[in-house]
Amino acid sequence: MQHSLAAAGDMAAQILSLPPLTLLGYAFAGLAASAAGYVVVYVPLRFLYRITLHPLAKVPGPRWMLISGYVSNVYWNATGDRQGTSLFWLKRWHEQYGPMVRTAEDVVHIDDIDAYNQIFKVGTKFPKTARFYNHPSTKHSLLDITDFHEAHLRRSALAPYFSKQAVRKLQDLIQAKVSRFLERLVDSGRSNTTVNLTRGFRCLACDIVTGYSYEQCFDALEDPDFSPTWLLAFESLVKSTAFQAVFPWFFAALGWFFQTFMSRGSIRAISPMMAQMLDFSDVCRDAVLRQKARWNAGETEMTSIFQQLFEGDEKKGRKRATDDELAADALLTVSAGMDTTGHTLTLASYYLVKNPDVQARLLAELKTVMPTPTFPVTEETLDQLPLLKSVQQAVIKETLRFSHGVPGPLPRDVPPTGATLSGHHLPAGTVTLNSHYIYHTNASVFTNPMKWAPDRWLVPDTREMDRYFMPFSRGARMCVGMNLAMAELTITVARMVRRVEVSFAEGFTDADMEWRSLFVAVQNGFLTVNIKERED
Ligand code: HEM
Repeated sequence: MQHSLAAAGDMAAQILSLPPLTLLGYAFAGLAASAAGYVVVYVPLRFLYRITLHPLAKVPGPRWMLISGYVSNVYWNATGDRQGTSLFWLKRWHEQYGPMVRTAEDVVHIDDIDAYNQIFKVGTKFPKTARFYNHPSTKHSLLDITDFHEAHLRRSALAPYFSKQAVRKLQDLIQAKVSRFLERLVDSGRSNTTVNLTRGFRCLACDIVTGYSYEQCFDALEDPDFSPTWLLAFESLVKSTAFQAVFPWFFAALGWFFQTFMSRGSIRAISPMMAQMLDFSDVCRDAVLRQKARWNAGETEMTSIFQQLFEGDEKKGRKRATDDELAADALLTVSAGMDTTGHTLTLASYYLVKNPDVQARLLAELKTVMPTPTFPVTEETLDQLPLLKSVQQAVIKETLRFSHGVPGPLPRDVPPTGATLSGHHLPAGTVTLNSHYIYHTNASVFTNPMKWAPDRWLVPDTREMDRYFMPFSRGARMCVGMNLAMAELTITVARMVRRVEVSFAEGFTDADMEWRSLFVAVQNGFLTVNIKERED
């Protein structure tokens, strides 16, 4: 032992006595040999293992995706024109390979409604995948929580404020914001100005959710072009999500560096968009912390969806939320509620203009409950339109099927017991992906699935389609804001169709409405329109 230690010491001394340039040469040669060894020996052997002895070896799929997670993901979904298009490839791969497709060493994508229901049922054992959800921009928020118990505690504190009854109590706020939005549209008609409806709807959804969540409406609807700077920052941030999903550590490190070492002024000089996004996060944070201070001062009459989180609940084992958690949930509710609802309203308007026959039938139906264009209709009245005949309800359902607010894929981990899905045994830790887009466009359930056709819902039996219809997801982690979203969609579509005529602006093309999946659906362009007020 002593002998070999002495020999190693001699060798180290000999190496250190070499001239520095020779040492550097050896170091480079060593690195190059390791890199070559990695590419020529390790990667091929690993690939061979992945397609032969790996527990998922029998799951079919394009084998080139298994060469390297980074190369396939970057090439596949994060760069160039392919960014956000993996869903469309996946649809083709399912046609080729069947209900389960292996897309990476430990990742499978599923197109099997029974498997979906097993993964997304209430009481599921499949948690959210931490490496996908632990994202710098949603850190500390509900969306980020992967532990079931912790998520349940947080959700149960928020959920009462989003129940159907709670949202009904909120109708005055929704109606007031929709009225303001329609006034802006009518004004644009009078002054012959083109409107960016995509952004208009985002502003509307933002004002409703901020007005409700923390009593501080952001007054986005007052921006002359529906383009407040933070909204533009938001749009840029969303576009970077594909890249962020592949290099989360890079964005986490960048965010930490910016926040820790740089003043907001310096960040603004390097990236005005990032500074605006941080400003916006601060506004959300300030709003919720101001409410918390009022609550702590005994002002318990206020309305805040965060009330239960201000206090904690010893009986349930829920701790008082930290300021970071409150700020993160404040930002989450705006971001989750703005883009998804805005996108659905945009597509509803687009398809109604493209399908004047459906719009005429909808208008006729609305006239039965809204005798004048400004008649104050309620959500209750609209919900009571006869289900089998209601064009309004069919339009909203079909647009939700087709708008894919969150198209997928949504990742969930196989629990420690392993699982058998679609005839394959999946070991613990396998990441399962499911995409609403794939279910919503299943050709054996939805005839002519790529056609927007509200009439498909006006048949006596919609049970099979309903089984495949999950715009708000299902189970323990389904959308918290579903009732709020449905109220916004129902009231806005009805009042807008009754009040104004919409036509496409010059320069608008169908290509503007094509979309890619960057967690939320992001369209290539904007819906720009001209407005005319209806006379009767
Ligand atoms: C048409 C509109 C909307 C659609 C299609 C939609 C869809 C969804 C979907 C599919 C999820 C699950 C995401 C996942 O598992 O990763 C989700 C989650 C969520 N949604 Fe919505 N959403 C909409 C509107 C809203 C609104 C208005 C709010 C308002 C607060 C909201 C708040 C949330 C929150 C907080 C979550 C996270 C729930 C959790 O992680 O447990 N959403 N939404």
